Amino acid sequence: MDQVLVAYVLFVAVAVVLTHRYVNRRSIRHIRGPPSPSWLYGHTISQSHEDQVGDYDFARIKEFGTAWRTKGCWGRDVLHLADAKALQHIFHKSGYHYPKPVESRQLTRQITGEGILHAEGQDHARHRKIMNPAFTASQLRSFIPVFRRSAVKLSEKWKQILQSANSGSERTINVQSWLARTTLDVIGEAAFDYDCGALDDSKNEVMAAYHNMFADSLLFTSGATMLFRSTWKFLPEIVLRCIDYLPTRESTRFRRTVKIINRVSAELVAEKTESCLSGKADNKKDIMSILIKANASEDPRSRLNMKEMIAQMGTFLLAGHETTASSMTWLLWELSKHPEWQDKLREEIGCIRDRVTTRGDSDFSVADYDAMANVIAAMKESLRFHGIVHMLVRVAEREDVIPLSQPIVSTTGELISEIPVSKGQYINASVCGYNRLKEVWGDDAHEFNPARFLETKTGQITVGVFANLMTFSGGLRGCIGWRFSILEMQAILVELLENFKFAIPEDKPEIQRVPAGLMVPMIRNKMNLGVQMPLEVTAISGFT
Ligand code: HEM
Repeated sequence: MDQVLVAYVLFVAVAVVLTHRYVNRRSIRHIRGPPSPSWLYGHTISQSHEDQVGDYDFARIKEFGTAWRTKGCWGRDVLHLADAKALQHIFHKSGYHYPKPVESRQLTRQITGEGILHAEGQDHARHRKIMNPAFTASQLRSFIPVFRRSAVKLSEKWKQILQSANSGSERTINVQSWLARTTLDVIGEAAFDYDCGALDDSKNEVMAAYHNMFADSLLFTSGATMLFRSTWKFLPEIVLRCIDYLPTRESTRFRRTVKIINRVSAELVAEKTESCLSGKADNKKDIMSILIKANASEDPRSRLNMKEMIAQMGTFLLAGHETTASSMTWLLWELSKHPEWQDKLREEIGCIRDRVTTRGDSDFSVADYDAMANVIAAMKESLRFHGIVHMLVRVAEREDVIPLSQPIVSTTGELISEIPVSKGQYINASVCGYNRLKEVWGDDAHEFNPARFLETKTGQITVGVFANLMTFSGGLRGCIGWRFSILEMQAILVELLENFKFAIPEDKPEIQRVPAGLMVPMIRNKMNLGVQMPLEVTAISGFT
């Protein structure tokens, strides 16, 4: 297969080079960057095979400042930006003028269909308008019982496992896989009132379809695949659609997953549309029911069609479970390495629990969760430190000038505070780089220190939707589910810290931040085990 790909790639090479010259009319060659190891692949292979996600960006920021240049395939210049003002310009101030490039859109279409993640421009605005009512703060509050139910179920499952555990190694649990099952159950119930049965291990087909999907398909992309992808922008839509059927590793894995997800989603959309239109679902609060109602009240010309509705479901399942699970996994890892913070959080939760008991309630309210300042600070810090979407790729739709808040030195030694770009310029927004900028987060930006979020910060340039991080992106295309995710994490984390202590296992496995679409944890030299975060878990208050 690789030989066919390489032959194909060489065939279009001439076209690529000619177009490349045209595209790079406004050159960014005066921006400094590391020397390219290869004309054909540029830095693409070294970047996608990074040992620890983010290390390249951190080193380049140290050497070149918050904007630097690398090479893509065929000698194409790629502009990397971690600068606050530049990111604000691209994500907040430029409307739809920095769309996702064809390669990203093709991949999202293959994984989720033609839903909101794939849509661009006015089409995206149409999707977003219909989806917004499902993500208001009051709507999300109604999901708290859903979050709590799954959190308590997870807690019970772990207590059962720990009951018969006699040693530290028997108490070691791969928390990532359990959290992924928990968040899948949550999104199933919250998004479509559907029981994924993941925590009950009911061999549900949705769960099986998603299991390890990112690691199976997007881990360590090969050079041939990189070259192949770099040609997609020259292909007509009809040929792009044929790519979905190629027997490559990623296409095969995506097809298998999407086939199952689309079938389940289609059944659910049909069923819910029927009950919504007949008035049977008036009290239903799941995201899908709200979407169907919002869609029905739209002008028929701007409604989402059946295919788009189905794609939206796939999008929620994908964007809404492993993201939150991985983010929580990194947080539990940090709390295991920082027991003093873990104790502080547990103590705070205990105080609020007393308040809840005194007023005669059985469970926490949103106000209780929001009163847990240390818990929130630790969540923010972990989302800063371990942003699981570490890079966002965009392309300039027209000529533009990108401003910088921190001037950089050009190849000629000149200090520059803006970068002119031409139409077609590829841009890698460094989420991990911005999230660790000393100028924004302080001199200890490379350390895990939740205390930074207990102080009031002023004068920051607005960049992201939550805590001014880039983790959930920002602007028109910022994560629509960030509030959902934060509330869900609060509910699950509080339940877990009330019931368990977390520690690094005695054999101290070396955890790697691996690039597999999302930044996932794996054990060094044991990647065959898939995504792993083994932590020693001890039940606090005996077994029920
Ligand atoms: C910690 C958890 C999460 C993280 C870090 C995260 C991160 C992101 C990021 C970075 C984007 C922008 C992607 C891009 O522009 O290429 C995004 C978009 C999106 N996210 Fe999330 N997400 C999380 C949880 C969720 C949840 C729980 C949901 C749904 C319930 C969700 C639904 C979406 C959707 C639908 C979009 C597309 C928005 C648009 O294009 O307008 N996400 N997310």
